[in-house]
Amino acid sequence: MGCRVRRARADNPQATSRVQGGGGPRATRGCQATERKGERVPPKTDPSPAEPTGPLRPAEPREDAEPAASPTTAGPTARAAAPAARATAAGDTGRTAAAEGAGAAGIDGAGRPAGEDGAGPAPGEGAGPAHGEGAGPGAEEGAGDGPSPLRVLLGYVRPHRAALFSGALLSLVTGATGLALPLVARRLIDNLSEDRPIATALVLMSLLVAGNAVLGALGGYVLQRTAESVVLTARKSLTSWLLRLRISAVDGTEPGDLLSRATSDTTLLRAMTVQTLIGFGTGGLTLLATLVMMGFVDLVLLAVTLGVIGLAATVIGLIVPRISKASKRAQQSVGRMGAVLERVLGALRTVKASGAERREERAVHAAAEDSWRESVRSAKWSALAGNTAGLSMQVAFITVLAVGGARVATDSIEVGSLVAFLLYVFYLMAPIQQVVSAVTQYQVGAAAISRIQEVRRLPAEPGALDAAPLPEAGAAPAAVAFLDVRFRYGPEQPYVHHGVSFTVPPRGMTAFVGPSGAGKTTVFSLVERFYDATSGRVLVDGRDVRDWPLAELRSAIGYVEQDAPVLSGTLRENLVFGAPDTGEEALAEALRTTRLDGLVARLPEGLDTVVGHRGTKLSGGERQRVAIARALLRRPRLLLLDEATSQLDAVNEAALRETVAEVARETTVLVVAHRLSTVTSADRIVVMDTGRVLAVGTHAELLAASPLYAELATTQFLATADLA
Ligand SMILES: Nc1ncnc2c1ncn2[C@@H]1O[C@H](COP(=O)(O)OP(=O)(O)OP(=O)(O)O)[C@@H](O)[C@H]1O
Repeated sequence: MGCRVRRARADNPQATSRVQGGGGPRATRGCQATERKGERVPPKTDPSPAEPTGPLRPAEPREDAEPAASPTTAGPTARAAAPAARATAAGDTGRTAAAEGAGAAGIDGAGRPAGEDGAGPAPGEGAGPAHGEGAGPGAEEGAGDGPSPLRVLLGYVRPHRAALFSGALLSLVTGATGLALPLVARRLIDNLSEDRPIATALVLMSLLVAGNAVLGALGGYVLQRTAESVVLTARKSLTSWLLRLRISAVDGTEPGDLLSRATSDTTLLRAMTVQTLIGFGTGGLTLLATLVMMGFVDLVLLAVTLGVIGLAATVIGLIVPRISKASKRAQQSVGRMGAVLERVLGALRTVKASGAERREERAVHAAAEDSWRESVRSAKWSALAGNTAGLSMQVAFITVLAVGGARVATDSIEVGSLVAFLLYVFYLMAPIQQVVSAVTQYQVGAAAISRIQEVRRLPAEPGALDAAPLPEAGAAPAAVAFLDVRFRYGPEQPYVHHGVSFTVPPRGMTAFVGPSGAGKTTVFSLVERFYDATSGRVLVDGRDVRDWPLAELRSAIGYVEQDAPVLSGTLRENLVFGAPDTGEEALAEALRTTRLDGLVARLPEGLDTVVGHRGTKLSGGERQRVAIARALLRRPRLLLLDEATSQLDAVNEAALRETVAEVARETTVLVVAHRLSTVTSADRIVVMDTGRVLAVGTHAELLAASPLYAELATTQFLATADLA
């Protein structure tokens, strides 16, 4: 295939770096020579506002908390919490808080996850980021002062409040059955010492024990199920938001990091729901009820117990911030590890071809070791907090035994009362552990929520996710116009369009030519409204693209990107991706016109052949033809082809050129082209350079009127065409 000569320009560092090989695949693909042209006008750094990109902030922490209460003494809350905490401590260590970046919220001002069903942000619910045009400012506001993690959690919990309430109630009833047990035990002992029958007390005790077990198991199941539902709500809500993100927002993120937030971070909500919300509620209530019951038995012993608990609470209060700090660092390290891994796996061939495996391995291992170090530190403080609570109960038990023994000796209380009180001390262990666990787990969950919110603060596109119906067969072709469009990719970026203007009437083929970095692909991005023009207007059918319902605008367009991305899945899934209702006949026709029918016939599974991640099992040219067929199947009113045939051999390219020429008779076709053959047959050619339109005309007109076009035609295009 042909090699294009591309210019490196001193006035456009981005373009220069791309040409020199530092700027991505396009810069180097098929290119062997660069040409410096110093007289171009430097882009102005105009301070007018641009679309905010919602920068991500450093990754937030994760924390692991030990399961709190012993299953024998705890209610369903603690039992439900145990697996949740285990998941946190074990499985969740795999959460890749990839990139260190992040930044965003979600959840509306009241902490609601947008969309009651959790399936996504409901329009009008005001899910944090402003929609559409105003998404940027909305995203910037409150970037650091969104609703508290607790409010956000309550928002996710709201749709499941009935189930959660039932679980909590079961948990409380279980606790109550446990609390009644010492009283029955006291009666049993008293009856024994006074030679009264004990059968009733024994039956009652058995019923209480059995009831405790059954209700405990049921409550545990209900709570665990509810916690999973909370995770589901958060996941649906977050993934819906991810799919709505503006391209400009995604430009500034690490996909691996976003992935980890939607999977691992949301998982942490499970433990948070059970341990923090329910644990604190039921644990706190059970603790209070136990203390009240203890007060009924003996106030002096209660005072002794409270003294010991107060001491332990002070020590734990000093430990908790250390857990939080260590966990934050551990999470950041896991994030670094994820970022490096994603980089490696995303370009494994390049890593191998560059012999960089060892270097990358060292980077991944260093991050993993950092994470290990901090996790161990966090585990140390967590263990200390848990043990402090446990130790305090043992101290309380011994102290109560000593003080209580003395009181029995002085006939201040009965033996039965002492035994009952000691049983209460024993029962106190579970709620205290629950409360301690709730506090530590809150730190973990709060970090996860803050990472989820960071994503939800990124600007999203307006409207619903549903696609609009595709144009009917024979629908009128679209007209396109740019009116003095200025555009830059971000406030810190240089302008890439400096007042671009051109008009494309319905039907026919319009080719965009110009040196690398001239802004040709950007034209297509603005038509698709992946970005909004900073100033000026982009019109489709005479209507500003910002006034179009986005889904309707895009349904009118077929777009073949420069890289012709193919998604993992089967060939058929890829072909009908943009038009899922495509019939077999239309599919066969598209295969024929894009000359894919031969490939399908060769493949053992035909259209149902799996093409691999990013279509790695297809050749570059096959991928391009799949992308073209996919666009054609949408019956677009406007077809955008961005160097769509650059990887095709001469025979396929000629065939596709004929197909496109045929399509252009009924549809408006815009094509970014580098082959002279494509350009000469175009109805009009727009010559661009450094973000400006230099000339518009036919090949013959431009050869005479545009020095740049003449230069391109006699060097790059001719060279390309000759080689092709
Ligand atoms: N997402 C982005 N963020 C920031 N800058 C970008 C982004 N995409 C493109 N650019 C920059 O915008 C300028 C125009 O890019 P564009 O892709 O439109 O050029 P092009 O004319 O299509 O080039 P080529 O022929 O090499 O594909 C380039 O300098 C490029 O580096």
